[in-house]
Amino acid sequence: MSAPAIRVSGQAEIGGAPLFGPLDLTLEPGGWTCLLGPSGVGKSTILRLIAGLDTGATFTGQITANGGPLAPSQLAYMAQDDLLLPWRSVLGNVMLGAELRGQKAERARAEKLLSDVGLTAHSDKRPAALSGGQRQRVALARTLMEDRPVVLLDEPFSALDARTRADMQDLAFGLLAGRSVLLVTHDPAEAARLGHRIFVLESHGLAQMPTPPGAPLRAVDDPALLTAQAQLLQHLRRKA
Ligand SMILES: Nc1ncnc2c1ncn2[C@@H]1O[C@H](COP(=O)(O)OP(=O)(O)OP(=O)(O)O)[C@@H](O)[C@H]1O
Repeated sequence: MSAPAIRVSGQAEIGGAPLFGPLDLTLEPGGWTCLLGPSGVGKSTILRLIAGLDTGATFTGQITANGGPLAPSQLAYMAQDDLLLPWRSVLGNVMLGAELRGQKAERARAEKLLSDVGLTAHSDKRPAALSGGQRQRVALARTLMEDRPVVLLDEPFSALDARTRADMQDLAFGLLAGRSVLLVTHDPAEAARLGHRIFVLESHGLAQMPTPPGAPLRAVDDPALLTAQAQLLQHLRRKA
C-alpha cells in the first residue's frame, strides 16, 4: 500500500472572520503527522476538510494527494465523537464500514481487532453499556478495520487511562505502519512519542516543531522525548 503525500494549503474563515491560515501543511507520507493547538483553532476542521466532510468554515485553497484529488476511498476518519450506532452490537459497529459499502465484512478480522483493543468480552453488548474509554476503543477498532492508506485521527486516545493509552498508541502505530496518518491531539507527550512531524496550529498559521531524535514509536522514558514534550508544552503555554 503506497501512502500518498497529502497537502493542505489555504485558509479558512467562519462567518466572515478568519479561522486559520494561510497555511501550508504537508503530511509525512507513510508516517505520523501530529497536530496540536488551542481549542477552537480549527484542528478538527482541517481533518474534516481533508475527509471531504461538511464544516462550518469556508475554505479557500487546495487539498491534494500526490498533487491530485484525494478520493474518499483512500481514507479512514475517526471523529472526536465515537459515532457508534446505538442499535448495533460492538462487533456490528466494528464491521459497519464494509456493510455500508455492500461488502462482506471480515468477521474474524473484526474479532481480532476487538481482542487487540481488549474488548472481546464486550463484543455482543450495545455501545450504551460501555464506558467512554471502551467506546473510544471500539471506534478505534472500527477505524483500523478500514485498512486505508490515509488515516485521520481526531483525539483517538483522549478518553483512555494512561496505561491503555500507551497500549493503544502501540497498537495503532503498529497496524498503521506505512500509512499517512494525521493525528490531532492535545497531548504533547503523545505527539513527541508518535510524530514523524509535529505542528502547532495557530490562528495566523502553522508552526513546525522539532521532533525528538530517533524514529517513532519512542520510548516513554526517553530523555529526548521528555525534553521535546516539555518544549512543546512551553510553546503551547506561550501561545496561550
Ligand atoms: N459546524 C460548525 N458550524 C459553525 N462553526 C463551527 C462548526 N464546527 C466548528 N465550528 C467552529 O469552528 C471553530 C474551529 O472548530 P474546530 O472543531 O475545528 O476546533 P479544534 O481546534 O478542533 O478544537 P478542539 O481542540 O476544542 O477540538 C470553532 O470556533 C468552532 O466553534
